Amino acid sequence: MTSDETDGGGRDPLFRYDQPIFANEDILKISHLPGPDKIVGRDEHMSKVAQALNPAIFGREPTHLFIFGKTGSGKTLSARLVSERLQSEARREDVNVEIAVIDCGEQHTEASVIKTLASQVNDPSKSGMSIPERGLSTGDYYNRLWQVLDTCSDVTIVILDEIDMLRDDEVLRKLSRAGENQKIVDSRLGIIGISNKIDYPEELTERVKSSFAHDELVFPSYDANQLREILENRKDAFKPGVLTDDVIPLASALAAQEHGDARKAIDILRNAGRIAQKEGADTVSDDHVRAAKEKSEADRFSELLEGTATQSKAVLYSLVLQTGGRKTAEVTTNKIYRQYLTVADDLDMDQLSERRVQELLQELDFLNVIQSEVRGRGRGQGVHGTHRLLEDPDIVKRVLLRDSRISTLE
Ligand SMILES: Nc1ncnc2c1ncn2[C@@H]1O[C@H](COP(=O)(O)OP(=O)(O)OP(=O)(O)O)[C@@H](O)[C@H]1O
Repeated sequence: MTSDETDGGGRDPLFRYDQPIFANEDILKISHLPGPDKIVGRDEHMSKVAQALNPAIFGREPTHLFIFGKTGSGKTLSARLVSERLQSEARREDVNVEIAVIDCGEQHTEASVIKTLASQVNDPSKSGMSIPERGLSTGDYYNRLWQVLDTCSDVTIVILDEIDMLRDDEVLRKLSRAGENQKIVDSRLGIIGISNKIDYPEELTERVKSSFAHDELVFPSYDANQLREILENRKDAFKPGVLTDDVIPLASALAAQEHGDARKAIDILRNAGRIAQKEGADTVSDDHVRAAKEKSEADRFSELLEGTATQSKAVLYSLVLQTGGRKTAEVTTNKIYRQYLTVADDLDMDQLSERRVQELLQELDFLNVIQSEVRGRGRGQGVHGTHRLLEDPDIVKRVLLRDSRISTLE
């Protein structure tokens, strides 16, 4: 590098050192754990979680718990915070509480849940054991887990996030019965299952239903005022004076319009700051907030669609075309199928049968990309189904056009 390419302080001008917008952007990360005084509207719920976990302070088995509620209603946050507070209380009683957080969206098989749990709790200096990444049978992973639990903790709190994504609920039965079946003798286990699906317990197999005694807790969504307070509490992420007056009220109002999702509200605020920063602006304005809302919706939607096959995207594209730009429009399977035949033809793709298209629609419904209702003859009898988008058609279209093949339709 020549001296011309560096500024007076020897810094490379290719990079930016001034940060006019953010003071500490990490505060707006979803994984950031706010302090107990910055949690809004969850006192009652947190105290119910605490009640269930309370026996752990004395080394006894906690009550297992299911927490339900829509996305961004503070389920994971409350479960983690209460568990951490329990951990420090228990320490005063000389009881060692370990906490494991498992994302069942990623670890959805029995073996991967057990392996992840064992490695999160394991302290090789106490157990004298390692948990290998691969190579053991599920039974062997269980054996190591029981030893780890008995040697490394008095009580383990297992938080199973997105529990409805588990492929097999056998793991729930085995974990919840570990003490009773003498798999663990010196320690106890408490399970907190978290899900967006309130009817999840109905999906459990009969074996688990009858054996897994638990309490249930429902978290309501936030209203605009609560979202506003949640965002106000994270204002320190920005430099003083950077946020114009309308920014927080607008970001919270936009997030409240959907279903009061704190994750969305925080995302919008963070993206608004980033867009302002990219533009080289000194302040964040309501225009930045609106642009951020569109961006965060498109990002989230694109995540939902990640890994979806082009045929599914073609089916979804057909639904978008049939809505005529209206999010609330309900379209029959039959209309989607007729549109799909043209789309598949334009894309030079194989044309799937109507039955297969119906199955793809069901998958999209399962992924919460669309909402399907089957009238008359019951599920699987596609012709009577109607389907609608859960996201703005423009956004869905924009995300679909990111697929190189679908983009040829423009
Ligand atoms: N009451 C609250 N006060 C402050 N921040 C909150 C509150 N509730 C949620 N948040 C923040 O919103 C984000 C999403 O919350 P959390 O992950 O707990 O939601 P969730 O209900 O578990 O959602 P999901 O089902 O999508 O996992 C996190 O960054 C969290 O810190």
